[in-house]
Parts: sequence; structure tokens; C-alpha cells
Amino acid sequence: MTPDQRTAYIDRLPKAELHLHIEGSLEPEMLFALAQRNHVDIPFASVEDIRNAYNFSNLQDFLDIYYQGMAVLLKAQDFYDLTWAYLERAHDDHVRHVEIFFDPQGHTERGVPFADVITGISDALADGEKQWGITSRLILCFLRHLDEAAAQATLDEALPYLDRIAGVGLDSSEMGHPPSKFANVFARAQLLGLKLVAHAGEEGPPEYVHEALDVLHVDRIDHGNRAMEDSALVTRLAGEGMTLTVCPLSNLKLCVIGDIADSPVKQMLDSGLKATVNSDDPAYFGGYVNANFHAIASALDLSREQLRTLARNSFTGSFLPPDQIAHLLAEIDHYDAHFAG
Ligand SMILES: Nc1ncnc2[nH]cnc12
Ligand SMILES: [Zn+2]
Repeated sequence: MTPDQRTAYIDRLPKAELHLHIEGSLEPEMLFALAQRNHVDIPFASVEDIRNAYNFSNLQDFLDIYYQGMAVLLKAQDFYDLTWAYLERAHDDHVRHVEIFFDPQGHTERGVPFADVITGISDALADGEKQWGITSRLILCFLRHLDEAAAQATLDEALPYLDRIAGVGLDSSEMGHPPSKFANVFARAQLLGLKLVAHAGEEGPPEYVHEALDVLHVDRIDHGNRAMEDSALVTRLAGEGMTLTVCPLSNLKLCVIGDIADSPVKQMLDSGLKATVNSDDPAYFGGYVNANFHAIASALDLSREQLRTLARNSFTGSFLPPDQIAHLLAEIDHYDAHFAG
């Protein structure tokens, strides 16, 4: 395939996005507009000012500004508008299914009712399915810089809404907050029938990936970059068919990698790992899912077969039922068979 053909192939390839923080899709324009609509003071005079602040040297640098940005989200309508805007972009990128993280503790600690957060997001997801046929799952993330009791209280608040929540995850500052800190709340979530995921090995050591598997019993690993440092762990992850939700542009912006060519995606595929490509916080990291595909496809010279594998992994690694996965895999095959460049 020529580079132009590869770009065209990615653009319309049916895919799922499995690692997307809905608050990280808050574009500077919407942040600015919501600040005005809700009369929230922000330390930025213009959209340009906001964009200029998006330079990070590590995860914590980003998180500081990410939590600051959330302050403009106050009403159910704000969460609806945010989610709808993301779905419009996802639709443009031929995303057929999304599994979205949300950070309720970032909102309830500011006095926003849990009900407003989940209602706004889930109403938009339902409307997105009606409008475009994009299916979805919602994953409640616990903030790992807070304690386990706070996570348990958040799970308590979620109980009336479990019909809208597919799973729980673990995000925020990784270093110093190992997965084992949340062993009890994850065990409780599992008993409630929820799926389990955790950010691990983004900045944290391979040991945190081991803990996510052995202590939390996760169904997926979010990021997982540093698992590549531990060959026995790589063999294990490959053997278990564990899905890794890798985020190339995020890794670059947060200095997890020094160059996009250092993205581990190709090495993961070559090692038999079930890697997927995702955007993480696209408003902050410079691109939605197709931009992430484009960036690594050229930097790593990915083949058509590898791109197709990444798209297949996004569906087989999802929490959809087998019949829907089979249907989406058939969509990929149909697309691939008819792609003329
Ligand atoms: N990449 C990331 N890592 C940890 N926590 C996050 N919250 C939002 N994006 C995150
Ligand atoms: Zn993330």
C-alpha cells in the first residue's frame, strides 16, 4: 500500500475505541463556551490561551490541567453536550462502538450530583446509537490518588445506575498508587457483575501490571507500555489473550515515549499481544482515534494486515456480546475485501 492508500484504508476502517476519558474530549472551544454559560472563572483569556497551556512533561502535569478543565462541567446538559461532541467525532472516524471512561469523583467532589453526570453521558450515548448505530459501554473510573474508602463511596453512589454501567476502571496518578490499593473495591465490583479494567504500566513499573492481573483480576489493561520490560509478563499477557488499550499520541504528549516511532504497538503485535489503538484524552493530546492510527501507521510502517488486526482486536477486546462482535468482524472483512485504495 502507498502512504495515501494506507491513510484512506484507516479513515473508513470500522473500529472500536476502548480507552477514552470523556472529560478528556473537552475541546478548548467547548471549555471556553461552558465557562461562559455556567459563569465559571477559568485562568484563561481565550481559546488560544487554553491550547497554549497544553504542554506536558509527565502524567501529573496533564492531570493538573485536566481536573482544572472539568470545573466548567456542572449540569447534566453539559455532560450531554460533551458526550455528543465526542460521538460526532467518533462517527467521522468510522468508530462503530465506544467504551467510555468517566471520573465521577472529579465531579461529585465539586458538588455536582452523580445522577446529573451519568444521566447526561448515558442519554447522549443512547441518542448516538439511535442516530448512527454506535453502540457503547460506560466504565466508571476510581481516582487512584484518592483512598479506597472514597472509591467504595463512589461505588455506593453508582448502585442505582448499574444498568448503565458496564465496568469499573482505575485512573489518575499512577506512581505510588499501585492497583493493590483498590483490591477490596474491585472485588466488590466483580461480585456486582461489573467488568474490570485498570490503567497499568503507563508510567508505573511492570509490577503494577502484575498486580492488576493478580490482585484486581482485570479483564483489560489500559496502556500496558511498561509490560514490555518484562519478558515473562509479555508471554503471560499473550497467552491469556489480554487486551491492551494503547494510546500513542497520549504516550508522546506525556513523554512516556520520546518519539512516535518508539510506540510499542508494532512490537506488541509482533510479540502476540492483543494491542488496540485509542485516543485517551483527544482534546489534550492532539488527535482522535484515526489521528492515532495515522501517526503510528507511518512511523512504524504498519501493514494493511496489521491495521486490520488492530481493528479486529478493538472489537474482540470489547465488552460486547459474541454475536455483535461477530457482526462487526464481518464488517471489517467486508470493508477489507472491497477496499480498492
Ligand atoms: N492517561 C491517563 N492516565 C491516567 N489517568 C488519566 N485520566 C485521564 N487520562 C489519564
Ligand atoms: Zn487513560
